[in-house]
Amino acid sequence: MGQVTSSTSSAVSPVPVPVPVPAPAPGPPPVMRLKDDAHAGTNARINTRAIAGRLPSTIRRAWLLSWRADCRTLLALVACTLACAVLTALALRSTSTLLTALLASGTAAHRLHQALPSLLVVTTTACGSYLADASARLAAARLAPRVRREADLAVITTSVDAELGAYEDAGFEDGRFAATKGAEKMPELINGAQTLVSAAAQLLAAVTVVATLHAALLPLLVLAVVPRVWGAVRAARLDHEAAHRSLGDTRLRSVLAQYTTDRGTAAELRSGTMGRFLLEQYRIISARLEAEQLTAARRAALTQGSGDLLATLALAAVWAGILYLTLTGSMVVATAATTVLVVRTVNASLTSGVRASARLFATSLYVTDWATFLDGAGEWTMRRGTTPALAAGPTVIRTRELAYTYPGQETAAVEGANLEIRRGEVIALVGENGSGKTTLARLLTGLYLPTAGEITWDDINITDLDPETVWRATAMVPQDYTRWPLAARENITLGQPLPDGDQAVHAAAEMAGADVVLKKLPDGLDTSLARSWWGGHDLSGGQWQRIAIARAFHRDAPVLVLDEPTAALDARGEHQVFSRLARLAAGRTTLFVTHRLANTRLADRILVLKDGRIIENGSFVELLAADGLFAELYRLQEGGPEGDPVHGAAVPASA
Ligand SMILES: Nc1ncnc2c1ncn2[C@@H]1O[C@H](COP(=O)(O)OP(=O)(O)OP(=O)(O)O)[C@@H](O)[C@H]1O
Repeated sequence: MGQVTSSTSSAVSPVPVPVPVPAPAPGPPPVMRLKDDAHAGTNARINTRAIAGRLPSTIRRAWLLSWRADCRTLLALVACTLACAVLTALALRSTSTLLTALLASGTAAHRLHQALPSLLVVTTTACGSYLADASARLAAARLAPRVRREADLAVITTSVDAELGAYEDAGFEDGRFAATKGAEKMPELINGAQTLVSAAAQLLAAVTVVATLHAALLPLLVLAVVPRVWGAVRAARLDHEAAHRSLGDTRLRSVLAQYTTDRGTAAELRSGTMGRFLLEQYRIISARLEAEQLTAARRAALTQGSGDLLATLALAAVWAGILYLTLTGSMVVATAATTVLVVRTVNASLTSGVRASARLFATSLYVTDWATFLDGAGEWTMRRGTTPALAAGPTVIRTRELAYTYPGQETAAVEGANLEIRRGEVIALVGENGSGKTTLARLLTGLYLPTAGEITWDDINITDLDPETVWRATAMVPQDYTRWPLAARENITLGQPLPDGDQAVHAAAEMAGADVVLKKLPDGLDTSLARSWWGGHDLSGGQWQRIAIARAFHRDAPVLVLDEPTAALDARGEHQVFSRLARLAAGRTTLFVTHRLANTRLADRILVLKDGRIIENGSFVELLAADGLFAELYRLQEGGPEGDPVHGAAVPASA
């Protein structure tokens, strides 16, 4: 508004009057929230029984993963854990014998003599169990990062193997985010499982000892376990549910933090004075997350507290039972002392076991997310044919009633496309923003699979072709090309050098007008273009685009797709690319998307899209003569009659 007022006043006075920038409107800032989080919704509704039902399969999966990661260490871990448990049980039993011998009647020397063998066993088994425990922990420490690596790789591989369309599905992205968190928790699963197995074995041993001392105490001990397990498991579930409910916000917050601090957004953030708005959003989302966490923590503490209280009451009943049995003469003092010791051991291993199982349960919930993603992503896994596409590229690409609707959308991005593109043809795709050009280009090269209709490459349905061979036959400059944090050479070869080596790289760079860019690099092709890292070198937008075009030219593929390849290039660069493209197109199938309609002169055919439909199809001359949308857009751009309100002849004199 300030600028408008300023320019109005400059029409009266040649000196522009500075106008103060208005302060932001008062009132609460708009609050960002994801419309729906399908992943959180479905998972948060899973109840304890369902999760418990899934637990064995999750554990089995983790076992298989560990086996794949390092089977020898896994076996060592299991052996050491079991050895530790058995040795502890032996130590406990010997302690019981030791105490009975010490508290028996007779002379001190006699009692000591009687206790000596047990003392030896207790010492040896205790030392052995410590040794086994240390070895088990060492094995777990060795195994955990390897399992994490395998779990991460499983998520990455599943993502890479998924259809590109999966990335347009919000559920897939949420699932992947949760799975990545699950993979992070894998080491905890290994450590938790080790602690649990060890505690469970110790518990079993102690319980067996109690049972031999006095069977009546056993049910009371079991009663002490149940509420504690219930409380811990329920608390873990409440915590996980809260984490799931907040999954959308957690993602939103991390994306926001990234956008607020990223180098790529830093300039716009400052010039657009967006910092305060984004920070405020960060605070609002954080407050929502913290409130959710606090509520969950309160509920979890209450549940766990109730469980612990009930467990303590049951334990008090055990002590009362021992007292009662001793006072009524049903238990001798020596046995009572041993029972006290064993019950304390039971309680200690119980506490550690319950804690471990609650942790394991909580971890397994996250690991379940990991497993759920791997299972669910299966529907997105590429299941295409194995017929190889011709290395020389298709002679003809045909489409029949081709349509594509993005996941979750109601209207099709491309609809009813019937086309025939022959090798050697140069096709220009034009149309207004959002008309479906990029989507069509991605469909024709098999990046997206049609949601209706079909595409054939030489009469073979594209879904029956081996996708790898289709993409090897395709060179593409996407609209949003990637600035790979690699050396200049790899940014052009994409890690796939040609037999000619650097000669081919320089030739492609020359064709794309990127040779001038390479000449300025301090270490030539070896220069790192990872600007955000030490020693990296950055390029301008147009220079990067030249590198991206050089990539496609270097690939030397029979199908060439350029999506707005010269949007960032200067006039000379643009002219250079299009004039060389004409030469390069011979014997290939070339598709290019452009908004600069003058460039379409070089195309054999121009396809004009509107709302996903091809509404015009013809040569430059034919489309101008047809006087349809193309002709209208062309005139607007070239400033011809009725096109240009500033210079156009068709603008009425009164305007
Ligand atoms: N990931 C997506 N999810 C949902 N809809 C999408 C997605 N990508 C594109 N669309 C929609 O599909 C339609 C076609 O998009 P497309 O990118 O193919 O258009 P375009 O002609 O290439 O546009 P532009 O000239 O702006 O690059 C648009 O309405 C767009 O909003």
